[in-house]
Amino acid sequence: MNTPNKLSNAQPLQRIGILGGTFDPIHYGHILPAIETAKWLTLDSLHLMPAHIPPHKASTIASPEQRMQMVKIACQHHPLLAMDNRELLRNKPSYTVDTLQELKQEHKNSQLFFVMGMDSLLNFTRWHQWQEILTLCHLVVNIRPGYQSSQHLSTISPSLTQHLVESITELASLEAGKIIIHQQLALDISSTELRAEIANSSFNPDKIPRAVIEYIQQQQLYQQQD
Ligand SMILES: Nc1ncnc2c1ncn2[C@@H]1O[C@H](COP(=O)(O)OP(=O)(O)OP(=O)(O)O)[C@@H](O)[C@H]1O
Ligand SMILES: O=C(O)c1ccc[n+]([C@@H]2O[C@H](COP(=O)([O-])O)[C@@H](O)[C@H]2O)c1
Repeated sequence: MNTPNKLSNAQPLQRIGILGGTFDPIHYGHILPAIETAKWLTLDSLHLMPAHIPPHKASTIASPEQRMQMVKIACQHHPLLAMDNRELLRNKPSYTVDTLQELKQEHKNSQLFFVMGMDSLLNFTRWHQWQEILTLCHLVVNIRPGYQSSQHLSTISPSLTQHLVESITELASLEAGKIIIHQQLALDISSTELRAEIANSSFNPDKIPRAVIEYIQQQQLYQQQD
């Protein structure tokens, strides 16, 4: 396993964020915290990356193409966000370690920040080569309703707590290896709940960008319960 480099001040760094997800469908619980995170960390860009075959999910309702289109539409009016379809182009499970290695090859002089919700952090030590992931990027964890209490923080694996830092200045001098909790707006929105709400017509349109709703309607997605 590699050890993350200490950064020298002389290096002009590209600061790249990645928010991977199933995005079935994408919603404001992804988009608004992503924009806040990009601003907070002064990222140059934040890649929204639909997973082709999410490693820990059995299947998806929308196709990879439909999930990609929804992400593309959602990025349209946000200059910091960009749809990145590299995982969709790999016909195998979307292991984050492979993606980060590829990004590092492409952007040699970069600092990578993998963004996730607190629910993802709680499972992180089950991810493929999770220790290697921490040599490639910092993790930025957004709080989520139901996952923000100290009770949940205390369930984080002890092997992860040693990576936790409290302020972004502690990330600045290291290429990778730290985990920071981003205490920001916590939006109670999830794709699973949205699919159920669309299927039984109890859906609140404020939770998804209008253009994505139009795409869902046009494609007749999520008309039936999963
Ligand atoms: N409301 C939210 N606030 C903060 N992070 C979120 C929120 N919703 C999703 N995320 C994070 O975005 C990433 C991708 O999420 P995903 O596409 O699986 O959506 P989801 O809403 O969590 O779906 P599901 O309901 O199936 O769990 C994950 O790291 C997840 O933790
Ligand atoms: O690499 C892994 O083992 C791994 C395991 C679970 C999730 N991930 C990634 O985490 C992101 C969010 O996943 P999900 O299932 O919550 O949509 C997405 O980019 C997945 O590819 C990655």
